[in-house]
Amino acid sequence: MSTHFKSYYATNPRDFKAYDTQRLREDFLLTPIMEDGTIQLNYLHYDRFIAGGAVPTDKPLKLEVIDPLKADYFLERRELGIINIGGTGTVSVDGTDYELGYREALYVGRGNKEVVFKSSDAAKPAHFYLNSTPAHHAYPTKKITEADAEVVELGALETANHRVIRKLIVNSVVEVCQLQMGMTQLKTGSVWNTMPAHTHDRRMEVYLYFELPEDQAACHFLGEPTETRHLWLKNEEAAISPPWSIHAGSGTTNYTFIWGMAGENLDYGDMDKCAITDLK
Ligand SMILES: O=C[C@H](O)[C@@H](O)CC(=O)C(=O)O
Ligand SMILES: [Zn+2]
Repeated sequence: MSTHFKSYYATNPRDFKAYDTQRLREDFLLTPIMEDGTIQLNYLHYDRFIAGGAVPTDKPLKLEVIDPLKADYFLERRELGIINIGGTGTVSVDGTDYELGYREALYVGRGNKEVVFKSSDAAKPAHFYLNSTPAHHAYPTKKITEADAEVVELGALETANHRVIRKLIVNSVVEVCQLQMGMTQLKTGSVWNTMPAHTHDRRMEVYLYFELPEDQAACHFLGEPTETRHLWLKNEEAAISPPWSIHAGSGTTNYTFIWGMAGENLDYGDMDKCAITDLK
C-alpha cells in the first residue's frame, strides 16, 4: 500500500487554551506530507477537508479511496485541488493527462473515478500537494497556471510583509463547490505573511510552507486573536487553522506557502481583520 492516512479531530477553543507544545503539534501540524513513492493524506474533521501529498518516483501512484470516505472511489462525493511544488509531473484524470510544471495547479471535479500521479523524472519527482473537500456538484477539470491566477501584491518591505498572492483555485478563475487554493510568495527581506492577521469563522484553512531552505524555519501562529500559540514548521510542513483561529506566520527567511480553505462561502475577501496591536 502506498496510500497512508491520518485523522485529525476538531478542537473547541476553550480546550485549546490548555494545550502544551506536544498536543499542539499532534493536533495542528501536518507532517510528513511529501514522502517518496507514497500518497500521504490527512483527513480533518474541520469541514471534512483532506490535505496531503503525492510523490510518485519510479512508478505511478493511484489516488485510492480511504476508509473515512466510505465511498467507492475518492472523488465520488469530492472535489480536488492539486499544486505541484516539485519536478514536472503528470496527473491523469479518467484517462486525460495534464502535465503540471513547478507551481502549476489542477482542479479535478467530482465524479472522476481514476486519478493517477506520475513524475517525468524519478530523480526529480513531482511533489503534488493535494487539498480535497466534499462537493455537491460536478464541475469540469481545469489546469490553472500562474498566468491564469488572480494576482494581488500586498504589504511593504518596511513592515517585512511584502508579498504576492496568486489566487489559483478560486471561483473567479475556475468553477468550484467550496475549495479555494492559492500561493503566497514573500519577497526577499520580507518574512511576515497575513499581517494584519484575520479570522473567518465561516471557513477553516490550511497553510503549507515551502521554498524554505533546509536550515531555516517558519513560526506559524494560531489560536483566537487574544490567545495565540505557535508552531515551528520546516519545509513542506503544514498547519491547520480551525475556523475560529488566526493563521499567520513569520519565517527566519522569506519563503512561499500554499493556503487552502473550505466552508460556508467562496468569498476570499470575507475576513475579520485583527489589529496587530490587539493580538495577545
Ligand atoms: O484567507 C486567506 C488566506 O489566509 C491567505 O490567502 C492570506 C495570505 O496569503 C496573506 O495575506 O499572506
Ligand atoms: Zn485566511
